[in-house]
Amino acid sequence: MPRPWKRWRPSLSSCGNSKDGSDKAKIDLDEIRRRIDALDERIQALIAERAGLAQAVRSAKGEAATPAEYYRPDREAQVLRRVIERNEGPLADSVMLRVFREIMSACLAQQEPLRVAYLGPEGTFTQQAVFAQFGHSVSASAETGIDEVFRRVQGGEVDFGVVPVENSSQGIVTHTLDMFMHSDVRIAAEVELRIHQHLLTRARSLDDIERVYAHQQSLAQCRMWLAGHLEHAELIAVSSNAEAARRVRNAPDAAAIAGRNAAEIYGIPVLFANIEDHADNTTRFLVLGRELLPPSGEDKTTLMVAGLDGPGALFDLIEPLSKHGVNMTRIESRPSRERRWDYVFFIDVEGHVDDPGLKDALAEIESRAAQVRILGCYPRAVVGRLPGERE
Ligand SMILES: O=C(O)C(=O)C[C@]1(C(=O)O)C=C[C@@H](O)C=C1
Repeated sequence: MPRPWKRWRPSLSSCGNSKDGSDKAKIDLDEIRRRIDALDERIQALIAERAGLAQAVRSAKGEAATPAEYYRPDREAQVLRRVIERNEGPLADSVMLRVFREIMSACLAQQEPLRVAYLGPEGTFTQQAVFAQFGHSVSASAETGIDEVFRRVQGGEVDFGVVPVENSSQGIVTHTLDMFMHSDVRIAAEVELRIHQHLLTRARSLDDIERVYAHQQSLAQCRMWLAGHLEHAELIAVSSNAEAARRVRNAPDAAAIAGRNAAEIYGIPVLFANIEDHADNTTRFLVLGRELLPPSGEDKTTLMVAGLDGPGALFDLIEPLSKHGVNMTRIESRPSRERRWDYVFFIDVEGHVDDPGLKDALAEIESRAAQVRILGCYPRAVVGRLPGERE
């Protein structure tokens, strides 16, 4: 349900329109700019004051604080939720969020920027997710594979990692789930991104395009558009959309499907924008860390459960959740690869492990399964999917 937005009007009692002639319009413009300058001065002073307070928070956390203590997605989610609650326009929630996201990012990076590894190369949607979650004041490094991101987080070479986990039309990224079976990393946050696919090419028209490069997932997300517009072209799956863009940057008879930041990085014109078949095409990413976080007030918990045997296995898992009033939002099963027909379950539930209901349900599941791991308790995504948000 869209929120009833309060109408926003500037309080410019002294500023009429230009009915009285151009001199009056000029005076009004000068007056408005003076007021903008005065506001900018106050905003800048307030941002500097905020940065000072963030520095004080950092000192209070102590020299020996770990990345999970100085980067706090739970606290950031609370700050951003309040930004949305307070917003009365005229800027959209997503725009206000972006502004505050960057302020917090800059405040956090005062001493040294966070090191974040992501599934590269540069120009992927995962890089976009990094900036959506951490702002631009991070030191982001592109990795060649999902395993590499897990490895670098686990080994402490970076503070956090970002990998895709599911797409609204293509389903789960199984490789990401499987990595949790062999790693101790935790989930520190989730990011949801609306994915817009564009056709990048130096060709002047669709008729000149003989080949289309893209990641398999992007080809699948644009299947109907491609069938309708580029039926004659050969479709070639490559390791990432950024790689697709790299391949076509000097090839006027080829096109790539990728996001806008790949178009900017590789300097390729967008011939057609938003060619995804489903308008609400969304990808969810996980932020990987090494520690469990305290509650933010609106959290999700991901569990990995292994070693449930027999015909009642799934019931054994779900029954304690329902008995203790815990809402399960997703369940995925993956072959354990240890024994034939043996499965590991990945379960998302609402709430935090500190909540009494979830604590009790977990204790019961633990008594029935050979292995239960809490992969993470993390704030529900704030950036990306906003109910009632104005674009
Ligand atoms: O509240 C904190 O713990 C802070 O470090 C301050 C602050 C902020 O700028 O608001 C900065 C970084 C954290 O990720 C969360 C919040």
